[in-house]
Amino acid sequence: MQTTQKEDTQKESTQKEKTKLIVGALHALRTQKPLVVNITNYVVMNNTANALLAIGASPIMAHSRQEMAEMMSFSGALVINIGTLDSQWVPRMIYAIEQANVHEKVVVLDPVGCGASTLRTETSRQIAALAKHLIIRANASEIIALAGEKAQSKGVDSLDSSEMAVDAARYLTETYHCNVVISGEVDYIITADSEITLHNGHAMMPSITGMGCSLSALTGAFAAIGEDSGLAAAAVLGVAGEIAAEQSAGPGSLQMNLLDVLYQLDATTINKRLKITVK
Ligand SMILES: Nc1ncnc2c1ncn2[C@@H]1O[C@H](COP(=O)(O)OP(=O)(O)OP(=O)(O)O)[C@@H](O)[C@H]1O
Ligand SMILES: Cc1ncsc1CCO
Ligand SMILES: [Mg+2]
Repeated sequence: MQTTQKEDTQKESTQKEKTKLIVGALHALRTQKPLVVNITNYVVMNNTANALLAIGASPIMAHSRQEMAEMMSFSGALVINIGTLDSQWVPRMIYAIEQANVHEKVVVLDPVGCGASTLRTETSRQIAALAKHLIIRANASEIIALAGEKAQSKGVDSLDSSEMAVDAARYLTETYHCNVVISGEVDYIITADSEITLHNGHAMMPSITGMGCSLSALTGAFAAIGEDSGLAAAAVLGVAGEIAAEQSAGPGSLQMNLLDVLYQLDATTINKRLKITVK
């Protein structure tokens, strides 16, 4: 589709505005150090907590129903990751979301492995329907499966490109009145009235388990300070991930370097590296 010069100028100025918003959100996050409550999977609890700490947020992994009402009264956001769900976890997740709703807190849903089993798909839909202020962050195959289409996945890994999930993500924004982040080689941030793509990141990133889970947790941290589109988290992790990967011989050092880069990330680096396109 051809665009006019006026439209191009408009897009460029929106891109600059969005970049400013991301830099401002990172500053606000580090100043406010929001508490992010995570009900997440056994695989990634440690790297998720470390990613939140490295960016400047305050993580707590909590699973007990008995403390969830209290937690939601003072937490900044709730991250629900269904990665290792079972029949005992699901009612606790549901209760936590009900409490998040009572306190008007944002819920980030990471529907890990949605489409791989009926339990995962149905639980993801139940959670999405329940959360009042919702952001869905998932890979393309999970987004496609959540929307009810046939996805190609291998367990928790996507075999679809993020572009293939854009229509499904649009459907999800309408159905669940939420914002959606599709992660992958290109990240898409889709809201009711906007579509943004980020071309950062590195092909080594999916070689570490839980990179997407960290993205969902960071999405919760930014939502806690009011940036609830998922854009700032995807931008920060994309830029940090590519810098860390450039310094790493493989996934082992990437995991370690990522925490250092997240910790050191500054406005100048974001301004220099960010590859953002507003549709
Ligand atoms: N091929 C790639 N090139 C560049 N960046 C990538 C690539 N694949 C993933 N990423 C980045 O890695 C991060 C995690 O996205 P990914 O889609 O791999 O999550 P995921 O499949 O949910 O991962 P997991 O379930 O293991 O946590 C995002 O920041 C994304 O931009
Ligand atoms: C590998 C794996 N299995 C369940 S959760 C998880 C972490 C990545 O999502
Ligand atoms: Mg995932």
